[in-house]
Order: sequence, then structure tokens, then C-alpha cells
Amino acid sequence: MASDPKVHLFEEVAKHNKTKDCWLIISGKVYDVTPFMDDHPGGDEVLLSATGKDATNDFEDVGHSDSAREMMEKYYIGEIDTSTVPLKRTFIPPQQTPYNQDKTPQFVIKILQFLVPIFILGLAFAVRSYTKEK
Ligand code: HEM
Repeated sequence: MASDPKVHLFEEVAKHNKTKDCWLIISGKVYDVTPFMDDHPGGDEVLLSATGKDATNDFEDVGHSDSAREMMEKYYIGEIDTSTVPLKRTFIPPQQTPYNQDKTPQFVIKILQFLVPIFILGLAFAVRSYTKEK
């Protein structure tokens, strides 16, 4: 039986963020891609930008081929302790409140601009027909 893979802490993996020392976290696994930096068809800068975080989405977004996935095995150095990985960045600032505040009065004013002249016109007609009858 193969020996258990080494489990790395996120903090430790994140330190390897240089061209000459580059580790990646992809799908719960840790890869030391230092020897691959010059040969990566996507360039070394994208690999560097994928350090210090869970790079699974970055890796999958590119749509890597099966041969790329086979290649990864060469650089596998262990698993990541997932409890040490910071939560994914999902910053969606709730901007709806100021939006509605701005739009509601505008909407009411537009309706009033339409209704007030109609009301005045109706009033004029009512007064006119009332005075005519007399
Ligand atoms: C161990 C990790 C990785 C391996 C072995 C690897 C391997 C490869 C290979 C073989 C290709 C050529 C196209 C293909 O066969 O799919 C490629 C392209 C590419 N990779 Fe990676 N890659 C890795 C990680 C990453 C990561 C983390 C990113 C993004 C941050 C990335 C971004 C790209 C880009 C942008 C291309 C170029 C796509 C194109 O222009 O056609 N790669 N990679």
C-alpha cells in the first residue's frame, strides 16, 4: 500500500508564490509546478497569479485538456488541509437599497405629472357642465 500523502496547511502552501518556487492548490491537491513554469503553454504569470488561493476555478475555467490533467500528476506533492483554506471570495455588495431610494420618488413624480393635468381637466369639465345646466 502506498504511504499516506502529505497534508499541507494553506499558510505553508501560500508561501511558495515565486517563479522559482511555485505551488498550486487545485481540487484539494497541492502541486509544485516550479519545474513547469517555463514550459506552461499559458505562461508563468498565470500560474503565479493562481498561488496563495484555491486555483481550482482558474484551472477549470481554462478548460485544460486531458493531457494537461495527466501532466499534473508529475507535480503532485500532497493534499491540502481544506479547513485552513480561506473561504472563497464572494463579494457581492448589496447595492439595491440606494438604487430603489433614488428610483421610487422619480416614479411617483412621473405618475403625478400625468395624473394632475388629467384631474384638472376633469375638474374644468365638471365645473363647466355644472354651470351650463344652471
Ligand atoms: C499543474 C497545473 C497545470 C498544468 C499541468 C497545466 C497545463 C497546461 C497545458 C498542457 C496547457 C495547453 C493546453 C491544454 O492542453 O489544455 C495549458 C494551457 C493554459 N493554462 Fe495551464 N496548466 C496548469 C495550471 C494552470 C492554472 C492554475 C491556470 C490559470 C491560472 C492555467 C492557465 C492556462 C492558460 C491561460 C492556458 C492557455 C490556454 C490557451 O491559450 O489555449 N493553467 N496549461
